[in-house]
Amino acid sequence: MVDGKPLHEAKGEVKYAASFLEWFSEEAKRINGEVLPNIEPHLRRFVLKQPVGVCGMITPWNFPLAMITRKVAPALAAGCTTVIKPSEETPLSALAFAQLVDEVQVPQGVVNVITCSRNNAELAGLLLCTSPLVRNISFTGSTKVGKWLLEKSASTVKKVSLELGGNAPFIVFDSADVKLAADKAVKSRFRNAGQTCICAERILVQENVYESFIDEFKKITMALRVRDPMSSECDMSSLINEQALAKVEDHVNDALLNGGKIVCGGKKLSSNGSLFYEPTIIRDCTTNMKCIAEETFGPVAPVIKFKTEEEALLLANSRNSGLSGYIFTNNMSQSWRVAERLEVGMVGVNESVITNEMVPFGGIKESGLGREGSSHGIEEYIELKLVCIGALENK
Ligand SMILES: NC(=O)c1ccc[n+]([C@@H]2O[C@H](COP(=O)([O-])OP(=O)(O)OC[C@H]3O[C@@H](n4cnc5c(N)ncnc54)[C@H](O)[C@@H]3O)[C@@H](O)[C@H]2O)c1
Ligand SMILES: O=CCCC(=O)O
Repeated sequence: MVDGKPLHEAKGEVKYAASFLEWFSEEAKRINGEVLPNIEPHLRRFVLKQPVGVCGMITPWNFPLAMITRKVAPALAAGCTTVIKPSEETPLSALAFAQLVDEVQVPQGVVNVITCSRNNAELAGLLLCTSPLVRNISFTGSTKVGKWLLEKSASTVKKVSLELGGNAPFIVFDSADVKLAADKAVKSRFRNAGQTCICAERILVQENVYESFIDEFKKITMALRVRDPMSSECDMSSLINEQALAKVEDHVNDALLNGGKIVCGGKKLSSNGSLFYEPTIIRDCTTNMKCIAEETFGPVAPVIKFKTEEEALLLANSRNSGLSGYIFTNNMSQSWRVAERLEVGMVGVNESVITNEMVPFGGIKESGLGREGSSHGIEEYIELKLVCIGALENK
């Protein structure tokens, strides 16, 4: 038995990664400048869109290819060059990408990859942030490291894009289709063994559907096949490393000490390999628990009961993070009201699989700065320049 992402999810990620290259190669044709209205006869004003320059890119292990192409593709489309520092956990995906870049004859020096150990990551980050040659830092990873990079980039006043941690609320209202909500909760929470930044991290359920939702959620969760990632029958596999496993165990133990009750799972799967943890649901959770207050980033779904819409919004918006949020309701007014009031960058209504290359991906509050993907993703790599032409003769 090996550890790793399920093979079918990894293949899906390769397609996802390629979709950014295709999308931004098309967007490159639409980087239009502007001609401003002519209000003074002797003057003309234009806005040029120019590449920012060299871009430093630091990426995580959970989507080791797609998080690279979501940055590199718009940067190249805008005319920038790139230096990529991939995660020490997954350098080979970055090197495979570099090999493909060579094969398609991207000019030497346009896409560069530097690998290093975790011990040297800080030094690599510091060099990228403080070098006056680098004009943009684009980071995807934890909020703690993102804040550090933002601070270091201040010395050279760089453009900084940050895609940081989330703690997504997944809200099930009384009017929801409970079976649909449970199915989407499983798809979101246990994707990549819970190691996805937009995973449902906190499941908030209104009191009248609390028991029926938990029954459905348990049924679908228990049917997940936790197997060897190379098997075509694998729905969920392992965590990334020992620290990730220790964090999951700590969050589960803390929830149980504070009154949470295990619905299913709750243990390391020793027979399956060292980094496997059972898909776990914990009910009767409260806001003082670590699994609610922090991003667990593992296969643990804490469920909280709420009474009113106002209470759900207070709970959902109580964290400093604001990446994604999900609402399950059949009340159209409620879906608009809550979508507008959720403090996040992305909302799914009766849906939890919300991303592709066409959508603006990103968070608010401490979940980040800027957007990736979509027609907006290219803006991080472009500078606007005003050109004003004077002394024109009007005959
Ligand atoms: N918002 C998003 O788009 C998004 C996407 C994926 C992951 N994430 C977040 O990423 C986190 C998981 O990824 P991770 O564990 O790889 O995050 P991490 O912050 O530990 O590491 C991310 C990258 O930063 C590097 N790094 C670590 N310390 C550094 C330093 N001091 N200077 C420069 N580089 C440094 C690492 O080597 C790695 O390449 C989660 O919090 C998750 O929510 C966010
Ligand atoms: O973990 C972050 C990426 C997830 C996604 O793009 O759907």
